[in-house]
Amino acid sequence: MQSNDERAPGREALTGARRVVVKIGSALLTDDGRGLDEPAIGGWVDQIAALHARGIEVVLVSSGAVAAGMAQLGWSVRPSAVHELQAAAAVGQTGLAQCYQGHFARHELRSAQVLLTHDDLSNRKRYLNARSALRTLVDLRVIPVVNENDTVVTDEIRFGDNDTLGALVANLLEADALVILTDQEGLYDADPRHNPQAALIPEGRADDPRLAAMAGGGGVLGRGGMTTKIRAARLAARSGAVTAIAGGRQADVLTRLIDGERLGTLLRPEHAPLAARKRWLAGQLKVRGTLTLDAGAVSVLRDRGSSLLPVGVRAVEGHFVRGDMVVCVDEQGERVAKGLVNYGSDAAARLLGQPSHQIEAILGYMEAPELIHRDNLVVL
Ligand SMILES: Nc1ncnc2c1ncn2[C@@H]1O[C@H](COP(=O)(O)OP(=O)(O)O)[C@@H](O)[C@H]1O
Ligand SMILES: N[C@@H](CCC(=O)OP(=O)(O)O)C(=O)O
Repeated sequence: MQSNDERAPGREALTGARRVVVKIGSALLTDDGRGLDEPAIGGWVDQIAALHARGIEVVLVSSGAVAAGMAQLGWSVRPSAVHELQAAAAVGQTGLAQCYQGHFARHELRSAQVLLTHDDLSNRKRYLNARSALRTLVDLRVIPVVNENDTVVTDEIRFGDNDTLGALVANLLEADALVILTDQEGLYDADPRHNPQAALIPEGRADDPRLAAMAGGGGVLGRGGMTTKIRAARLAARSGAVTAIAGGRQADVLTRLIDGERLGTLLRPEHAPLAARKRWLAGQLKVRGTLTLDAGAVSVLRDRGSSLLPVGVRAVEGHFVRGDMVVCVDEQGERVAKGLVNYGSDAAARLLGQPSHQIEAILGYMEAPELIHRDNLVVL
């Protein structure tokens, strides 16, 4: 571990990170395409466990299902037919999940398999469901191990590369950082596989248009190369996350990055994290309804940045479902905030003025104690 003095400037976003999405790509996870590199996986799990022990929440996005399945099926060439890729992923995903589970168990940690599709993240309702399931796992101190649900996706709707999935998970959980581990030490000014003179770029802005020109495609095992990693950094920046791209084979790479060491490439968001996230939220969705708040609710939202509880809501207008954007107004009709609502309009109408501990008794279920969580709320 380095002393504070040795920490590289501009790396505070990593040293202060409380929630980190770590993406490990196919190029690293597979032993040159021959199944999973289990000892290497054990090494990353040790580092994640060390971060976890420091109180940092880690969500892992791991590739490797197709490669592991190919090895188990005795296929030496990656198939191009979607149904064969799906079959390989179905076989390999169980081995991948077991491998992580075994290594996390050495640290007395639990891991959970989360397989997502594009729809889970683009449909508002499913987005909120995926979000609350992942949050619950994180709150339970479980390490979610996320991958694309390759077995059920078709070509048209697949992420294809896990860099994009990692960035969307970082958005979903408002992570502070996305760490992309790959087989190169970071982003170079040209593809080092083809240009031995290529130089490492230590830092940059995620939205710098010059980056895309430097990035090439992926290797035989990986999918997107640096092109998708830069796009992922741009996506992650929308919700304020910083992205680090680093070589996964370097000793203790994760813990060293979080200690502020100048490894790999750091791509920063244009705006400060919270501001970026709120902008992203504010620009996101169409408003479907209106909640009228009492004076107390207006003042806690404005002055304390609190969540909106049903007890402070006097009226509901419009037809909306869980996950829709609604506008909150005061009793004079003045706009106060916008946010993603946890209950549909019918349920919300039944909860007006009620304390949160009554939600379950009134509705027969409880999605969340708040009508709008403060992370999903933008004060106007
Ligand atoms: N400018 C660049 N800097 C670094 N690597 C690059 C660049 N352009 C293309 N690449 C290639 O991207 C590959 C990593 O991406 P990929 O194969 O998709 O791996 P992963 O499975 O980790 O996502 C590297 O092996 C490298 O050859
Ligand atoms: N979902 C796929 C991984 C896709 C993939 O290879 O992505 P990447 O590691 O970003 O190049 C699998 O588990 O095989």
